[in-house]
Amino acid sequence: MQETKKGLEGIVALDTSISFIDGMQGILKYRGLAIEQLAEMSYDSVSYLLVNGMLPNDQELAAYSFRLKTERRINGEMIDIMRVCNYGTEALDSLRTAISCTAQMDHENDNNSLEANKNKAIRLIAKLPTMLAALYRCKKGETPYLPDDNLSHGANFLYMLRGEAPSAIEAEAMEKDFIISAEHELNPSTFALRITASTLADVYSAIITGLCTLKGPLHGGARKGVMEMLDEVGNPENANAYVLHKLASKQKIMGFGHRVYRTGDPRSRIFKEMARRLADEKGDPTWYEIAESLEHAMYREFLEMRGRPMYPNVDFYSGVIYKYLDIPLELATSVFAIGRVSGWTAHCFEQYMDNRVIRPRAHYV
Ligand SMILES: CC(=O)SCCNC(=O)CCNC(=O)[C@H](O)C(C)(C)COP(=O)(O)OP(=O)(O)OC[C@H]1O[C@@H](n2cnc3c(N)ncnc32)[C@H](O)[C@@H]1OP(=O)(O)O
Ligand SMILES: O=C([O-])CC(=O)C(=O)O
Repeated sequence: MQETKKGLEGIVALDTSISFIDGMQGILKYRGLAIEQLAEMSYDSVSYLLVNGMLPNDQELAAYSFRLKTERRINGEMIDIMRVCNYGTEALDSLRTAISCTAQMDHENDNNSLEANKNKAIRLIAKLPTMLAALYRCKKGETPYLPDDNLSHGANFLYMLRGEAPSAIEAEAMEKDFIISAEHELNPSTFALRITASTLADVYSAIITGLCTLKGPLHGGARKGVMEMLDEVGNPENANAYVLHKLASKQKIMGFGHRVYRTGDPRSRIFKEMARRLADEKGDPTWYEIAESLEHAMYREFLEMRGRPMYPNVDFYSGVIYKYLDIPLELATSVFAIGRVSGWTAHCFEQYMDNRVIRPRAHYV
């Protein structure tokens, strides 16, 4: 039998046309389009691209956005369920229950045709922000806000959390966050859900697999870890000591490192610029300055100790943006999922279209 590769490092498991990563040059493309270009589009366009394989023309985009807006609403039964969900420190624990309930209420749940599955993708993409905002409001004992059809995907989510429309720059930041978080090849959650899909389980089951895998602090949960770290560091002057202590005690620093990117994560560069603009606009440089000091300290100290630098990943400056957007800590991982759900559904469809059950071997010791 072949040699075991711990963590499946470097193993190529399947062919995909959904995204491309060059880890040496720091390149990421969704369906052939560079992440820098995608970041300037709307989330609706990018989600259409991921789910349908090509960018929409104006008419297709208008029809797709209209359907998403129509599907944003959740019914009273769902809200009753949400009132009893009562998550603790991680809203994702309730979000996965809400998705399970949506599946049971979906008359197409057991229909695995491409048409029915695309309908489910639209429902999931549209309803996830509403469900998360409603869970948050219910947890506080308050009535959920109805979605606002005049607002974009990102702006509407912030509106449903706060009850007031966000500023233009906040709406832009949320929209960019959803776009840049939408897809990343065979990351752990996507790989996990492709295994579920490969057994021909339904889309909702696959998405819940992905969601549960995203939760861990070494994957999507790192965003929440970054927000906690910013609070703990508290001041740019404390960044170096924080990094030195963590490295000396062999603890991971959240928001740094990546299995694939070796020279930096291109998404982090876009998020850093967005975080800087938010800091300027809000006249509050604190979170940005702490983050930049952590980035510099990590680069320097890791290089000194290990002979190679360490770069921030997608979660680092996204966590900074969440601080500026006042995203509650317990919602951070689920907000990541709102963006990622487009990529997840695209991977489900790709798996179903050319399926063979994913079943590797283990080396018995
Ligand atoms: C959306 C996302 O999933 S992006 C990733 C989000 N996760 C995080 O930010 C958590 C912190 N980072 C990590 O845990 C890792 O860098 C991962 C999980 C992202 C990648 O893991 P791997 O490819 O397995 O790298 P691995 O953990 O083997 O790292 C290699 C070495 O660098 C060290 N290292 C890697 N990341 C970090 C970090 N963030 N802080 C401190 N040391 C680190 C490891 O301890 C390891 O040291 P060792 O050789 O002494 O064991
Ligand atoms: O690709 C990975 O391993 C993790 C990641 O960056 C993501 O899921 O966006």
